[in-house]
Amino acid sequence: MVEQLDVPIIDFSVYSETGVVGSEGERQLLAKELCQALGTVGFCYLKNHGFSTAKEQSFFKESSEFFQLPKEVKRKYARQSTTNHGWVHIEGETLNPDRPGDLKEVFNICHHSVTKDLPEEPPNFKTSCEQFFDECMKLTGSVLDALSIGLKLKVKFLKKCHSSMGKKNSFTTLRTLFYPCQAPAFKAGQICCGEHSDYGTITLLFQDDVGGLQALRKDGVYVDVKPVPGTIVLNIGDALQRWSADQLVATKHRVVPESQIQKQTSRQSIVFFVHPDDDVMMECLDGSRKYEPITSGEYTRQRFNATY
Ligand SMILES: O=C(O)CCC(=O)C(=O)O
Ligand SMILES: [Fe+2]
Repeated sequence: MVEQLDVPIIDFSVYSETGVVGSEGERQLLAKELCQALGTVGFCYLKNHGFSTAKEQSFFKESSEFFQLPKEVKRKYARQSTTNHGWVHIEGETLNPDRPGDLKEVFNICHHSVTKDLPEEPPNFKTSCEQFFDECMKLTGSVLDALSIGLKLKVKFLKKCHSSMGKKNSFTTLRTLFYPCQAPAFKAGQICCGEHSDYGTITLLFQDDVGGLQALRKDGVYVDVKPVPGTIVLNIGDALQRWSADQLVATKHRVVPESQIQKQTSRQSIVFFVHPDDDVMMECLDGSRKYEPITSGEYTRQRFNATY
């Protein structure tokens, strides 16, 4: 029988903003459910995640205003290849090298402690960005705790390996994306975001109500990961697939334009790519030697060098 990609919705209310609210039994159950989803589909939706709606709305709005600025202004904040931080113009990134450049515009925020590199315009972009980053770190901490339980590690093991999120020695990156409303002039084979899997451990993905995100099902068919109001999409990256010795899977995904074309509108999404601290040695968590140990920093550098 063909395995269907049915992206499960997981109730995350066991973890609250102030810490753990659920009982030990409830945490175990959630951890199991999470690892079951992320070990098969590789994607799930989180509901009752405690993420601030106000901060989410604010960052979507500020991002939209930033992307509307003239190119000459945005160019001042262009991506620096040494850090990955900054603005990337349309077709500036090609996630699937077999296709033309992606029809998207991006702003990467690599370590928000370096606030001098954040745009001064629009006026509230910087603050909104920092607050959103902090909110993402909080939720990430809870997700990592739940995954530690599910993978039968010490409860704080994964969180400790990510203690430098938001600082210089971590590749963890917040990215805001804008997919302009496309004229019919797509190049042959061109899409909004080419097929790829993420590089890090986990990814949090916030999308507006337009749609276009698709994930690869086991039978080779790309299926929609539709916007579900009030939820955040969570998926696994290559580093955690390798580190978990394939217990969790990094599913390929992409963004296609059909929904945007039909609705004649642009699309926005925000992604938080989580990476362990650079010096963390990723030895297979199940004690096997399925993959050679490698530091997170070295692994990520290799992946970036292959992309750019
Ligand atoms: O915009 C989206 O929904 C997905 C973007 C994405 O997969 C990425 O930037 O890695
Ligand atoms: Fe992605």
